[in-house]
Amino acid sequence: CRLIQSRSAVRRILQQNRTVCSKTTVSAESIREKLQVFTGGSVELQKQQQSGIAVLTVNNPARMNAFSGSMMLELEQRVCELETWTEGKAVIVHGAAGAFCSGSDLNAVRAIANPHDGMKMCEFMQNTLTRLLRLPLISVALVEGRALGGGAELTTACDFRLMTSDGVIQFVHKHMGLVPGWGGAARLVRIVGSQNALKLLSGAKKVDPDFGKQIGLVDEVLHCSSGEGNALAHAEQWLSQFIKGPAPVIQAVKKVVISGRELSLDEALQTERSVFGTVWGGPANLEALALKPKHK
Ligand SMILES: CCC(=O)SCCNC(=O)CCNC(=O)[C@H](O)C(C)(C)COP(=O)(O)OP(=O)(O)OC[C@H]1O[C@@H](n2cnc3c(N)ncnc32)[C@H](O)[C@@H]1OP(=O)(O)O
Repeated sequence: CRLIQSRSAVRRILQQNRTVCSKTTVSAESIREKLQVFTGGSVELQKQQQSGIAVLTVNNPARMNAFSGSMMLELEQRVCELETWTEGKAVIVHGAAGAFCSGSDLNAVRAIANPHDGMKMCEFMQNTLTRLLRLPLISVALVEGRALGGGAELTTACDFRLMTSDGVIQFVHKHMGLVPGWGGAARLVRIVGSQNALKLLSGAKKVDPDFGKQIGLVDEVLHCSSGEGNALAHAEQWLSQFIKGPAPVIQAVKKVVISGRELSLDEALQTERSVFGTVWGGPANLEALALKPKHK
C-alpha cells in the first residue's frame, strides 16, 4: 500500500507540469488567440549540449524586453522544449541588450484591459511560469539592468537570481494600480517572507544588489555591468559549482527539492525515496563506489 502511495506521489510531482499544460490548453484557447495578435520581439532558446546549460533570451530590446502577446506564447513553447531536455542540467533566463524585462507590453495590456481577459492572461502566464519553476533543471535569472513588473515576477520563477552591479528588481505593479498576477506575489512571499514581500509590493521598492542580498532575493552579485556582454559567462561560471556530474543526478537533485518545496512532508518523503531509487545503483553511483572516494 505504501509503495502504491509512494508511486502515485512521484507520478504526481513528475506529471504536475503536464497536467498544468493540458489544463492550460483547454481553458486558455481564447486568450491565446488574443495574445497572438500582439506581435513583436521573440523568446529564444539556445541549448548547449556540452555544458548542459540552456540560455533563454527575452528579446524585445526596442521595448526594454517587454512581453508582447506572441512572446508570451513563445515562452510557453520554450518551456515545453526544456521539459523534454533529458540531457540538460540548468537554464539561464536573461534579457537581450543589457536589460532584463520591463514586464508586459503596455500596448498589448491596453487592448485587453478588462477583468476577464486580464484573468485569462494571468492564468496563462501563471501556468507557464509554474512549469518553468518546476523544470528538473537548475534555473537562474540573470538580472542585467531592470526587471520591472512582470519582469520582476519572472525572476521569482527561477531557483536563483544573479544580478550585475547595476541590476534592479522592482515590483512596480502598485504604481500601475495592480498587484502581481503571474504568480509573482505567491513566489515572492516564499523567497523573502511575508514582511519583506509586503514592503516590496506596497512600497514598489527598488531592489538593488545590496538590498537584494540582504533580504535573500538576490543570491549573488556579479562584478560586471549590464550590456558588457560577459555577464552570461560570469553566470555560467557561478552555475558550474552546482552542475558538476551527470544530468540524471542533477535532475534528481532538483526533483527532490521541488517535492520538498511543494508537497506535504509525507508526500515529499515518498517522492524522495522514489527519486533515490532512480539513481541508486545507477552509472554515476557505481562509478563513485568503484573509486572509493574520500570527501575531504
Ligand atoms: C504584469 C504587469 C506588468 O508587467 S505591467 C508593466 C510594468 N512595466 C512598466 O510599467 C514599464 C514602463 N516603462 C518604464 O518605466 C521605462 O520605459 C523603463 C523600462 C524604466 C526604461 O526607461 P528608459 O531607459 O528611460 O527608456 P524608455 O522609457 O525611453 O523606453 C524605451 C522604449 O521602450 C518602451 N517600453 C519600455 N517598457 C515598456 C513596456 N512595458 N511596454 C511597452 N513599451 C515599453 C518605451 O515606451 C520606449 O519606447 P519608445 O522609444 O518611446 O517607442
